[in-house]
Amino acid sequence: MIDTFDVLVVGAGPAGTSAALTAAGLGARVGVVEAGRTGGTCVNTGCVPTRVLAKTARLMREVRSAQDFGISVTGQRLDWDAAVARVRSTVERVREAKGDVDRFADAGVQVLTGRARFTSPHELDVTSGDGSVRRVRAESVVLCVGGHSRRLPVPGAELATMPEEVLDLPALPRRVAVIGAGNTGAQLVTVFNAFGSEVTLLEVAPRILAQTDADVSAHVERAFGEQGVRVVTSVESVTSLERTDGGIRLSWTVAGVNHDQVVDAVVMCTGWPAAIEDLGLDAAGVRSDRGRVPVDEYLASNVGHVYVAGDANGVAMLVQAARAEAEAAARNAVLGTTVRAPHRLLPAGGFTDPDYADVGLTEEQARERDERCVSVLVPYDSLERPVIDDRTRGFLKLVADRRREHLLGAHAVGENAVEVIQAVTTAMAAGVDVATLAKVEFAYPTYSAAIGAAARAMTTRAARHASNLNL
Ligand SMILES: Cc1cc2nc3c(=O)[nH]c(=O)nc-3n(C[C@H](O)[C@H](O)[C@H](O)COP(=O)(O)OP(=O)(O)OC[C@H]3O[C@@H](n4cnc5c(N)ncnc54)[C@H](O)[C@@H]3O)c2cc1C
Ligand SMILES: NC(=O)c1ccc[n+]([C@@H]2O[C@H](COP(=O)([O-])OP(=O)(O)OC[C@H]3O[C@@H](n4cnc5c(N)ncnc54)[C@H](O)[C@@H]3O)[C@@H](O)[C@H]2O)c1
Repeated sequence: MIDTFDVLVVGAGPAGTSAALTAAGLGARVGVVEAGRTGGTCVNTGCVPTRVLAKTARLMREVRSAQDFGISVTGQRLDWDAAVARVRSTVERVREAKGDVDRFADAGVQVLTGRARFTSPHELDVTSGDGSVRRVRAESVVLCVGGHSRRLPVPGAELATMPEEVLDLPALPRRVAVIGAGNTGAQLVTVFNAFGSEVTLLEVAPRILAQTDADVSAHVERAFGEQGVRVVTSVESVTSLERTDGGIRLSWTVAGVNHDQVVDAVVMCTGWPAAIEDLGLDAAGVRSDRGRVPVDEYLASNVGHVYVAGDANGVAMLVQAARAEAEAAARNAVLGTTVRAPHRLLPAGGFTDPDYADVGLTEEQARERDERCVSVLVPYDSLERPVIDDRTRGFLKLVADRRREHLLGAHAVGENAVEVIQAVTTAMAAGVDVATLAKVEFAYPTYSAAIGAAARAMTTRAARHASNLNL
């Protein structure tokens, strides 16, 4: 017998959970298929574990600087096994707090455990761990299958540790190379650096965090250098990994010159293609392109009743985006295709040392649209709170239109950068203009005071091009 659903959601990460609960809330008969654990990459192997590691790294740094505040601390040492155990137990606590399985049950969503694969446009086989296969049929399908890390196709790549496997390292590597300076790589650099590893970072792009505003990227890169991280950008290619007596020899080229270094672990953070290899997309006629399933403005694939939300469509690849897209896709699947993909403003950030975050246009993007747009940058060392906390590294940069009325983007580096940017995002979402923002009272002494200072500087025409400032 074939189980039949109005909406079948494939994947129960942030996107799948939102899609399934939204569709069920609209009265649809909903099934959700999950091959692994509910919560997806985010809870089990991505954001949550990385955030716990970032917290551990922060504690290491805090303890190191405690002396400056008159607290004597002796014998600081990271216990890798205890740190890993803490990460794993936190993942379980987060899973418990979220209670996804209960939420599905309460909403009447049927959970099917196994791996889904299309056999035709409306039918999928769900293969469970014991090999048993169950066929399901659905009017609409919402693909929320997320992605996975990408192993570079180079000799010896099997020696690398992928980001999802970092916790499986038997011990803290004394020397570690991180390949790829996107959000994942940058955060792992900070974690290993704080833990005391010798870290080398390799990146093909001319700068780290290449998607962020250039000032943000330069600031974090400089901080990494000062913390003893060897940062190598404009890498032409990573050529091989080879087991040696002393560890793993990692080889790469820059400007035609060969380089190598022996390390204890190589972590490959070199991209995040959609998990679509075994999904049988051909059987449904769904097209994929360069490791993702392209969607239209309504989150539909080229096959009208198959929607794609979250990392799998390659649009934004963030939890908040996945949830918002999934809600829209589920509404379209149940009520007919009427809701456009959201993402007018998408704040995001990373928990490195220093933290970084952004929302809206980078200054480069804004200047491409209008060379006369205005930017103002408030360095953290000009504000009381960062001085009080001895966290003066960083800045907030606001970018506005040439009339200094509307905010186009905001970029921050430093303590609480993500929260500061979230506050700016709220103002932008509410349509608050620069003049109004300049009049807002900010509690004293706070990091978000940087927002008021930047807005006031903008209204007093003190705005300068950020590149004129010595960051
Ligand atoms: C190390 C790391 C740190 C991150 N930190 C952050 C952060 O701080 N903030 C942030 O916003 N984002 C972060 N991200 C990104 C975030 O994890 C993703 O954007 C988010 O998880 C995407 O949600 P999703 O539901 O699309 O996919 P996923 O969370 O990947 O969920 C997909 C689910 O689908 C299941 N699945 C796949 N194929 C099938 C199939 N054929 N059948 C059945 N089930 C299937 C998988 O088992 C998985 O559970 C991080 C990512 C990584 C790797
Ligand atoms: N805090 C967060 O919000 C957070 C944290 C982690 C990941 N994420 C999201 O998850 C997704 C995956 O992130 P990611 O960092 O794993 O991947 P990514 O694709 O964002 O970054 C991969 C990096 O590897 C580099 N690279 C690729 N091939 C290389 C090579 N051969 N040698 C050296 N460098 C190479 C790329 O230039 C790029 O900078 C992203 O969309 C990201 O935004 C978000």
